[in-house]
Amino acid sequence: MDIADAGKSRTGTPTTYDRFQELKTFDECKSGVKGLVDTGITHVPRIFLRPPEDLAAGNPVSGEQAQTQFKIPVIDFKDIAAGDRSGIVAGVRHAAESVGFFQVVNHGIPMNVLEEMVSTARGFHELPQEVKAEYYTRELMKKVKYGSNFDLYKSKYANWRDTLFCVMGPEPLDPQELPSICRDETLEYSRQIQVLGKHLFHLLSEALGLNHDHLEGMDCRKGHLILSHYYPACPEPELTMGTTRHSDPDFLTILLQDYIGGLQVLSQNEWIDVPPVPGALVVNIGDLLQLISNDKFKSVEHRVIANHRGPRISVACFFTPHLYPTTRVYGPIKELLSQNNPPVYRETSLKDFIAYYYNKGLDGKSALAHFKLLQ
Ligand SMILES: O=C(O)CCC(=O)C(=O)O
Ligand SMILES: [Fe+2]
Repeated sequence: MDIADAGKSRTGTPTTYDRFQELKTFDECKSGVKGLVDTGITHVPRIFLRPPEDLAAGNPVSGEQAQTQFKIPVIDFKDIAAGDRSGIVAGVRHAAESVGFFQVVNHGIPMNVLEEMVSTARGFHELPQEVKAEYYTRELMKKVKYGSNFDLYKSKYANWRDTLFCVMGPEPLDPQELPSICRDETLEYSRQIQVLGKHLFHLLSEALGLNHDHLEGMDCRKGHLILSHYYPACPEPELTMGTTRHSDPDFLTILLQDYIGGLQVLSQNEWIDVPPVPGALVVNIGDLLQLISNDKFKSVEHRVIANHRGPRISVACFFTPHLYPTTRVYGPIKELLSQNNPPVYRETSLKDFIAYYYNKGLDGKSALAHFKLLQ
């Protein structure tokens, strides 16, 4: 039975359902969720079904639930160049300490660069399957790879999402490794996002009461990954998820999303929509920044609901040296500690942190708990 057929009969008892085999069949097709959708399926195959306990855990699946009046802050960077930073620093501090997310407008990246990044990311995912299959791998050290569900064999259920993953630094990437359909656009977006990243790390350093170059001095901006996500239209979006709830395994994420929507942030036990704002970029604090800020900044859980209007395209830029071999260890920044604010986390190398995160997969639990000191 192929994976698409598996979706047509979901009444099998656990003994007749060889989950591992179905995951393997899906993986070996090398055509991702998009490939499944292209076969014309009308049901979500079993490997993607959220288990009943997940559906029942007070975990609404669409933006239809009553949402509070709370909104993700939108911060205008227009006055940054004019030297008027205090209001911007205050806004960044407030967002980083509370919801962990904000949107930035007038960030300096031209609209055409954003649009071309989204359209060529889409172009990659809509290439013929045999072209994309050349990039399909689960090899950890590969710098440019396409795949579906990095945690496919570990997670409780697979997500309705495919991803093109590119390690853009700190070691220069040979441009020829990037698929030609999105090569120039990804390189240009990467250049621009590093400039915005510089501004953001300066603002975040100031928001912590440190010198503006403190976080850069810790190599927080050294290296970034660009993940181009493709969320195909889903025939039964309420039964699965675009991305399971998680927090990000980096210092900082800058996310470009198209107009479809579906990203939600957990705030005071409610899922809050991050509405698409034309031209805006979404910024969120990652686990490593929560760790080095000793819990001052919050790496907040978020998720993406599956949709039937798609495809939805989003491009996430993760600031982390990631695969770069560094001996640096990261723990709470000494200047932030005091008798009243003792360290909450032990020091860790990035390698250990990333290994722990990837091995765990997206299981709805924070990786940070593992690095907490016993109080
Ligand atoms: O697609 C999105 O909006 C969010 C993706 C995300 O959370 C991630 O890449 O970590
Ligand atoms: Fe994320």
